[in-house]
Amino acid sequence: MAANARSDLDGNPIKAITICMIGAGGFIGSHLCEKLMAETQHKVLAVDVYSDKIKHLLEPETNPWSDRIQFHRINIKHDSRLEGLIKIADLTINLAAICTPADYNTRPLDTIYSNFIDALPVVKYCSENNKRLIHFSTCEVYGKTIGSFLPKDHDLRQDPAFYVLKEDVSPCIFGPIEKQRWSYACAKQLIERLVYAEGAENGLEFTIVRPFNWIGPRMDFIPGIDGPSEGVPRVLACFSNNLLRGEPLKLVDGGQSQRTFVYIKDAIEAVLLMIENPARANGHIFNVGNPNNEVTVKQLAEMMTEVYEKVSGEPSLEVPTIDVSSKEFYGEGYDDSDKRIPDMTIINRQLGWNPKTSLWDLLESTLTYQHRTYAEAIKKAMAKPVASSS
Ligand SMILES: NC(=O)c1ccc[n+]([C@@H]2O[C@H](COP(=O)([O-])OP(=O)(O)OC[C@H]3O[C@@H](n4cnc5c(N)ncnc54)[C@H](O)[C@@H]3O)[C@@H](O)[C@H]2O)c1
Ligand SMILES: O=c1ccn([C@@H]2O[C@H](COP(=O)(O)OP(=O)(O)O[C@H]3OC[C@](O)(CO)[C@H]3O)[C@@H](O)[C@H]2O)c(=O)[nH]1
Repeated sequence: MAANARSDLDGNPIKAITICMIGAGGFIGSHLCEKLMAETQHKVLAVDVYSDKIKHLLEPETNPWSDRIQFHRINIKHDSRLEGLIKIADLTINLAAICTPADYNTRPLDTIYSNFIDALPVVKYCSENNKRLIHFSTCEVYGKTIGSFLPKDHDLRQDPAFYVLKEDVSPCIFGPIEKQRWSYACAKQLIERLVYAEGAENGLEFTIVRPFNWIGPRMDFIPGIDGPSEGVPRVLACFSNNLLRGEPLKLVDGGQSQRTFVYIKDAIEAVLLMIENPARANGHIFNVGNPNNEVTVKQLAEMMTEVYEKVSGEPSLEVPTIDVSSKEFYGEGYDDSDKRIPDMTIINRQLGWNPKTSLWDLLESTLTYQHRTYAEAIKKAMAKPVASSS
């Protein structure tokens, strides 16, 4: 395929650019790098402290794109090479962050530094050097819904105005300071405001992305296999880990919170549209999610159990879930978003993007990957005798 003959949404030919991607070695970064290498002619300067999730893209012998991707092992907290990379790129995409909820209340300082302080130089270098920035924020900036403050049986709870989250209308409702869960959302909100202000006062060309629970292969880690045994990843990896080990899935506070999940491959299509249509994406904040894939966390656990039984051929447990309190699971200071449905008007109008994959289908392909990647390693780890203390 002549990749350089591709056109943007207005029919103009797309020129190949150089992208400085910070956090390229993470879950979203790895999928975005894959897409850019396989389907475009753009170059990527991939910045991260880890490269495991993109090592398959960095092997020069096997990949036709080896001259289009370079890995830079850089911690953006303290590395003077960052400004140089931003200067030689046309566009910077900042994905770097601590973004696992188990850290927000237990490591609030690291969380605030990572999501606000460490992002400051990136915004500054882009603004000073007139470089375009796509900054990754989060759906968590909305916090809780207005409806969550109404009595449980109140009619207005059914009114979308009380729960659908709109970029240019909805307020950001966080819990009290002692609920340190909100340290992440608050840091993300402040960096959004800073990026927006750089746009308003200094003409920074920016796009802000608010992902709504993107999930798929390579998300986070499986504790004790490719991450710390005591680590707590996001829900997809927590439940995958439970299924792989044949243990019940833990429902925090009964699993009553609601989420909408979008397949990573659908969401990456939206990011590519932003990259290649700057005139339509600049100055905008975009919700990127799938409003049709809403479930409670309990329903997610039930669906994952059913899908895993199908893809692994292993029967599910008689009691597949157990309830745990949030204090026991996450510790003091945890709190939760009750419900997250993205309004899609702006992304639809600007980029014509719509998610395609149903929750069942995305879980089927993701759990097939989890089983193929981890089942053997888990079996070996579980067969090892536990070291005795005597
Ligand atoms: N996955 C989602 O559904 C989701 C939802 C909301 C927001 N986001 C946002 O999207 C972004 C990417 O999320 P993800 O799911 O890919 O997370 P991830 O943890 O897989 O990726 C983040 C990457 O940033 C790197 N990083 C962190 N600090 C760094 C530093 N100081 N220097 C260099 N690299 C550093 C990490 O090593 C990691 O590879 C984050 O900003 C996150 O807040 C993601
Ligand atoms: O074993 C588990 C793990 C989690 N839960 C509950 O599931 C809900 C979702 O949890 P999770 O995916 O870990 O995270 P959140 O959706 O709360 O937050 C993320 O949203 C976007 C992002 O910004 C980045 O990904 C991040 O902050 C939640 O209710 C947990 O309590 C469970 O029951 N059992």
